[in-house]
Amino acid sequence: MAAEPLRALSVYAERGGSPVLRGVTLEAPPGEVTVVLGPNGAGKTTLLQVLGGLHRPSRGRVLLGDLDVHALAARDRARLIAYVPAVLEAPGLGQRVEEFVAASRYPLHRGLGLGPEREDLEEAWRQLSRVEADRLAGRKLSALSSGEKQRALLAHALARGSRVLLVDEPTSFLDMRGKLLVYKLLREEARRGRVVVAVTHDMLLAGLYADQVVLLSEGRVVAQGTPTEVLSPELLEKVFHVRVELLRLGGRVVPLPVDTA
Ligand SMILES: Nc1ncnc2c1ncn2[C@@H]1O[C@H](COP(=O)(O)OP(=O)(O)OP(=O)(O)O)[C@@H](O)[C@H]1O
Repeated sequence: MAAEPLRALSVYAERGGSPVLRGVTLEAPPGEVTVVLGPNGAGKTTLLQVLGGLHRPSRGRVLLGDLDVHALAARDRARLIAYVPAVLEAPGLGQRVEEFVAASRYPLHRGLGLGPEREDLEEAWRQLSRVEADRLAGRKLSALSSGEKQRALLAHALARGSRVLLVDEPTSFLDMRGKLLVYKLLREEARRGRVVVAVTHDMLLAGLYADQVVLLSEGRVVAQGTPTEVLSPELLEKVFHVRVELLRLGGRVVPLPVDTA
């Protein structure tokens, strides 16, 4: 897998005519889990969509190596980048779980509209097993709980095996084991040479699993670096308006919110 970073260069973006991203520059290298951390409304989802080529910036560029992500044809982009939305929405809810997961592989080798091939289904089962959701095979997506849908969504993205994996709040509906499992999988994927960017407002998970943290507030990057560099109580209190204490765990810093500031 070519080791090329995903970069945002002075990106500005709007939603409904209002500015949301105000000059974001960041680099997500392959091999690392980059966590974009910020409070509600900071612009995290918008940034992830801009990084994935799904929302066009009003200014600035997004480059994967030297490829301009927004200049790629949709299918080429889908081969390179898997994007996991925060919530699974229609269409697709009538599908069975393994068909949905297998369908993620269609951009790799053919057009949409055909049924899955055996190798696609095998990969689907493999990824469902990694997210501890094997027992969901055969069930309709529409009949799953929120956490089960979230596991299916991640398996869907993993099944593509793309160079870039972008995940939006991948653990918001998961129990604690699920949260830890998902971030461990993201780390595994990064170590295989992928670019992994996860968006979250959960400072604890950022402390436990990020290799790099991009702290986003009101559409601007206020800090970017290792968790030790970025996750300081002062900075977190300023951005999240909660009081934070740092737990030191096996060489990592884990911020614990202890009260409102
Ligand atoms: N379709 C839209 N039309 C108008 N404004 C929007 C739209 N989508 C998002 N916004 C606004 O853009 C801003 C950034 O939203 P975004 O979803 O990127 O933030 P976020 O950091 O992901 O938030 P959260 O943690 O709550 O999911 C918010 O103020 C939001 O209200």
